[in-house]
Amino acid sequence: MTARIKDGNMELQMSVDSFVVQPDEDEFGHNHKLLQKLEMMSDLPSIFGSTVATFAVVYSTATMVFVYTVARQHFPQHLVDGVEKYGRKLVNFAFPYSQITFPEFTDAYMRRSEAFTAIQNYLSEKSSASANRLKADALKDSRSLVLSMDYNEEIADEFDGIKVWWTSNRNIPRSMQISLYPAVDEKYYKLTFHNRHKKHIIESYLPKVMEDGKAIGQVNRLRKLYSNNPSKHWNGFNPKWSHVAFEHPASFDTLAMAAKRKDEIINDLNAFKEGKEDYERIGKPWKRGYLLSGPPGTGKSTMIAAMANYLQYDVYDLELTTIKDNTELRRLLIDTSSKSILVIEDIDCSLDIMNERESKKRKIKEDDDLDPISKEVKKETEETTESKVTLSGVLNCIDGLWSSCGGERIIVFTTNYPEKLDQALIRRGRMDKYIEMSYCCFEAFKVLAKNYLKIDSHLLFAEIGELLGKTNMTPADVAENLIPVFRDENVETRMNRLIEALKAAKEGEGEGEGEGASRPKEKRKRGCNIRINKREKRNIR
Ligand SMILES: Nc1ncnc2c1ncn2[C@@H]1O[C@H](COP(=O)(O)OP(=O)(O)OP(=O)(O)O)[C@@H](O)[C@H]1O
Ligand SMILES: [Mg+2]
Repeated sequence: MTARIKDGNMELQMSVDSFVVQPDEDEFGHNHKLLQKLEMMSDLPSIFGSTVATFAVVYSTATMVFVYTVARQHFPQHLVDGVEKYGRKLVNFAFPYSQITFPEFTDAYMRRSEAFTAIQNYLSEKSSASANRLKADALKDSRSLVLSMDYNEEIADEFDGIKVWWTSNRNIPRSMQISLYPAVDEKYYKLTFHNRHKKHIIESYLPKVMEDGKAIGQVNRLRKLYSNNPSKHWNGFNPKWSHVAFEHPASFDTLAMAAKRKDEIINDLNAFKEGKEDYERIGKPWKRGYLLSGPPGTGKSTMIAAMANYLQYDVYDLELTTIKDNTELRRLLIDTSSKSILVIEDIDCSLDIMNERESKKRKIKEDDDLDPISKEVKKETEETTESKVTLSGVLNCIDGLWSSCGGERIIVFTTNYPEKLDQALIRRGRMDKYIEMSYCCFEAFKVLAKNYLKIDSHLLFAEIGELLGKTNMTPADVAENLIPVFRDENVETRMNRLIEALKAAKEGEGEGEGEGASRPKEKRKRGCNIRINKREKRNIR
């Protein structure tokens, strides 16, 4: 049998290599090694190019075909059928094993079989323990190695008390062919098991191998950070998205935030990741929307990276300003894969979609004040320079097409000005969770102290805690003060630098009540003290 994945399901096809043979010793007292020896013999022509072996195989096959054809012509049909039936029974009795082959490529275009990759991942964990000869491949950062079984190696596996055997082998191209694609060895895996367990192996064991293999692949794969290319460059060679390896080191352990809030977000992500059945049952697309708000430097982008690392998802960073219209937006979103986070940073600045209704009203009023010629010139300029992606376009895409093309997707909007966002964007069901990133509190500082100073407590902590309670400093600013100015700068010096900075910020904030304070002015400009009002919060949660 040959296996391939079709529409996400495994499809088994009977082919010439389907046979039932006598493998060596197992729970039935058979010796499945014999099977491999037979296989090795059938591989002899490819391995040694032996004409004798080739001739023997061709001759015996031709003889059998000839005898069978003659018999069919000269003997009554029921007799031939009977002989065939009992012949098969005899073979089954003597060789009660089945095999399934999983070739590396699915078709002539050399597309790699999903089943093959999943099995490779599944076996990679088992090979290192049980196979004697292993192959090593570099993974991700080239520092870690993935081990897999070498050709003609065998691994035994057990499932619900049933023993199965996996072997790895390859077909060496036998003839010179003129092809666009270079001739390569086709690797394959072969699974051998007793006929008695065929149903259980096909219905339970193989789906489990696929699932486990895919999960291992998901963890091992090199994750990607995608960014959208300007549409004028899209063609067969330049895709809509270009990508680099996503190697952001952020994690929830290093994210400076109160532990309770962090746990709440982690639990939310867990519920989403494991909620496939729930979403299906409810009939809701398997996606979740997060709105991250907070002043610059409070860790919104860091949070997204931590989420992606936690879930092992790819990240699509969507730059709305380079998209011409809603059609382009739709094409871009359709081209994203599942198990991904779609990020639209600074949604308030990306487009004039903050409050579409408000801006429409404002625009009409502005246009009314213009004379007809200026109105026409303004319209033309807007048409040629402005992106025509609209809030409704974004919302339609999120709710419609994008939701229906594959599940396990997260969308994250970030903003410094949550109160300016259109209600349609933050309504319940669209943005499922609102996360407000705030200034550095003492608990968040302790995480930063652990990250940067490698300490859990210190005499100076009390003073820092007190100052943090009285002033607004972002985690980015706190971190900046904790970074050593020169190699091996001691911990006290760095903490004292932070204390000075906090005192200066506090004084600055005090003066900010009056005229001439630089920091509060800057903060106002950058959107500090923004708090989403209670009604909006209720809408989002
Ligand atoms: N909560 C945090 N935990 C850990 N590090 C943080 C946190 N907030 C900020 N930082 C540090 O400050 C830097 C800037 O933070 P980040 O880019 O995540 O802020 P932001 O909220 O996305 O800012 P902006 O609104 O300007 O995009 C990060 O590289 C990180 O080192
Ligand atoms: Mg950011």
